[in-house]
Amino acid sequence: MEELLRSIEKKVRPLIGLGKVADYIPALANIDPNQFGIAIYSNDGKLYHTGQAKKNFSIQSISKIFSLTLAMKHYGEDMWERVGREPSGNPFNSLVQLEYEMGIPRNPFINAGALVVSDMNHSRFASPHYAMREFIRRLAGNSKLRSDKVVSNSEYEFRARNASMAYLMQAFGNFENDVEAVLRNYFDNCAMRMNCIDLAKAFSFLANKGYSHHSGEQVLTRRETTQVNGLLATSGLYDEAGNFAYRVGLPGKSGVGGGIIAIVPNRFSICVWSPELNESGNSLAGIAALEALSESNGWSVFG
Ligand SMILES: NC(=O)CC[C@H](N)C(=O)O
Repeated sequence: MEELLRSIEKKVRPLIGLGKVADYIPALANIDPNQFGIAIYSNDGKLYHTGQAKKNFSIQSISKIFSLTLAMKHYGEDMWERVGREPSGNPFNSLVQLEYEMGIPRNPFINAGALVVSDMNHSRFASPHYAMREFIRRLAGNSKLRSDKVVSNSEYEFRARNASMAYLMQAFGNFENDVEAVLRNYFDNCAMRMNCIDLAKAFSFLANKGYSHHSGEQVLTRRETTQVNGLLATSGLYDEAGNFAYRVGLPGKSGVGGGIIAIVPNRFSICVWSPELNESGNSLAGIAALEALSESNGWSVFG
């Protein structure tokens, strides 16, 4: 497997230079684009990795899966009254549907949806970011994980678009807590720094019927796990979810830090990272690596 990973790294590294690192905040714009790492964690605890799999990066929207998981554990089916389960076909930070759909975001992975989910967690936990951080540390089996304050403060400074969504949802009665406080927690979660190995381990429960073996925890039920994977497959890559299904064929979730996680149900959890993004805000070399990996192993869930 590691030989395959090395050959995939060699194949996709030349793509670096064709994309663009996230530049909406200075703290992310300064990253060295010439980086690539990948890690695969099997359900029987084997770890395979290559490249810069041990280098920490900003997990950004990958954090939305942790938030959704926590909210599902606490709210169950009730949460779907406040957020939908349909792909949006729009960029992750789009506002257009939100007004004519009465403040109900299309799904939990676009920013508006993740903000509603963060609002739910805010109502449940006294210190929502710390609850999240502890949850992530447990799932990754790494007690040192933390959020990057420079990144989250910078996100807060440039929050106009995310703040607009949250206030619009508040105007529709779909927001319970102080918008500014929820934004702070949302940005702290997005600014968590993790590496490919941490993330592959943290999401192993999604490949393993909801059970995380290294933390010894049934994180979600088997049914909830299939539901999260279904949502990842349909909305995890925003307006590129169809292309990702076509090219890779796995439930996945990207972040503007250049990370993408993907799940081979009942077998493996994967994380790939390379900071340059395509027009939809997804890692360019990352998608190419996952495509090659899925194709070589016949891992597409579509047969
Ligand atoms: N797609 C992403 O990773 C976006 C996350 C980013 N923190 C934002 O809210 O804009």
